[in-house]
Amino acid sequence: MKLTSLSDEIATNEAGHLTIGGVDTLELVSKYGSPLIAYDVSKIKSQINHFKQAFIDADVPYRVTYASKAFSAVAMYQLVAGEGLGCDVVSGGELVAALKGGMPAKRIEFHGNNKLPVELEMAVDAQIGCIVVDNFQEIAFLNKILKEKDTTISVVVRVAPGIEAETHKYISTGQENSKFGFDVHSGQAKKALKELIDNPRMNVLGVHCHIGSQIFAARGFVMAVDKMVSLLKQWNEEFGFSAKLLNLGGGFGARYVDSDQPSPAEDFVEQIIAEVKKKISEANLEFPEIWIEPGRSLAAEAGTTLYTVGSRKDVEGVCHFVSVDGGMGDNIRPALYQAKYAAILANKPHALKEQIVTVVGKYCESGDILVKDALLPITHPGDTLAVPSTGAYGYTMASNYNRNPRPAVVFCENGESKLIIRRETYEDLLNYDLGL
Ligand SMILES: Cc1ncc(COP(=O)(O)O)c(C=O)c1O
Ligand SMILES: N[C@@H](CCCC[NH3+])C(=O)O
Repeated sequence: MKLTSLSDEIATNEAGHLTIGGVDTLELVSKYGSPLIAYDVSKIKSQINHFKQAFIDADVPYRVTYASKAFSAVAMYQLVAGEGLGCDVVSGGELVAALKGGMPAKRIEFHGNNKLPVELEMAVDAQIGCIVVDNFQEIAFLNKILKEKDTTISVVVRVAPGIEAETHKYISTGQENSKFGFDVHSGQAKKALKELIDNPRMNVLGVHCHIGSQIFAARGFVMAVDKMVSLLKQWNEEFGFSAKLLNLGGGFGARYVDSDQPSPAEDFVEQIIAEVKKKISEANLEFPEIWIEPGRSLAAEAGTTLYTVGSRKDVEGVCHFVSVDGGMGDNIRPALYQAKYAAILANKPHALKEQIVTVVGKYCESGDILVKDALLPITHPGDTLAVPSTGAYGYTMASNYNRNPRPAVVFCENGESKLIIRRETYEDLLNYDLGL
């Protein structure tokens, strides 16, 4: 089934303005300033429910863990914790934010290929749900910390299953030459498992893999299930190891432009469950809890960045540049991954679209392009330009390049808006700069 066009799905009000969560986007900009990242909270909740419901319908044990690198904000942790999800963190900073957002420590898992000793210590002190162990150095660091503190922790073994996800090479992580996880083929993963199960301070809950990000079809996950279950079978035969959980990571795709056609959340989950059921029963293993870690698929489509149009440059017969007051500092994805976005003129979304323009930011880089071929009505300075689907890996990858402050972020729902991250000020930017 082909998804409808994004521009057919936009919501507008009586004034003919684009709305987000029932709030007029022009009012948002006038109240909170520009650029502004506005989330439609109902979209986040609806995606969460689609993932959860598919597990509930299949009546299998599961956990949905939000990959918080997609959008790490105290309010977001509060929201997902309230919806019953866990979260994964990849740094001390994300851990602190998750705890501040009231995420129960036992629902937190810690990922990363180079967890610092101080971060491992924070995780142990908080007694989080599990540490997803990535390499031998980490096992050594963790062992030392556990000994010093005379305590224990639950762990999960991250393996690189040797699967190349069909996505951009920078966001593909399951292949053998990935920097993440223990390689299966060379026997590293088996050696790691042995070390962990022999360590009385580490309680091995199961295995984890993550094949990549922005994946549209379940095929790669089904292949990952096959590899992981065959690994579990070997480990069961060799070590009597029985996994309590099988974590298949995140990577479920989101829609940025019309040509993106990701499978719906429930399709991914249904196909994963069917394959786990089949393979686990063939291998005659105990049925594990199935964990998934969606990040982008929960946050991306819920977020829209609102910019104000400034200058323009027309090179007749070549191109038309429309500049906005943000750019690669709030959305690095086009420059980093050639990611594609759409643009909507929020003050008159239904006006005749008569020009193809290049929407560029205000940063001193020629690559600071937000939308390459945006079909828009004629724009004027002061117009509000909306770039949809910026809710994942936008704010979290933002920078202060050119000493531009990072934007504010609001949550919108049922016609109400709430500021959840305030705009940085020039004073904020000078906070750490001590001078001579
Ligand atoms: C281990 C792990 N889990 C989950 C995710 C979330 O991925 P996505 O945002 O594509 O769902 C990532 C990021 O790619 C990851 O590295
Ligand atoms: N930051 C990436 C995804 C990385 C996923 C994390 N392993 C993106 O914007 O698409």
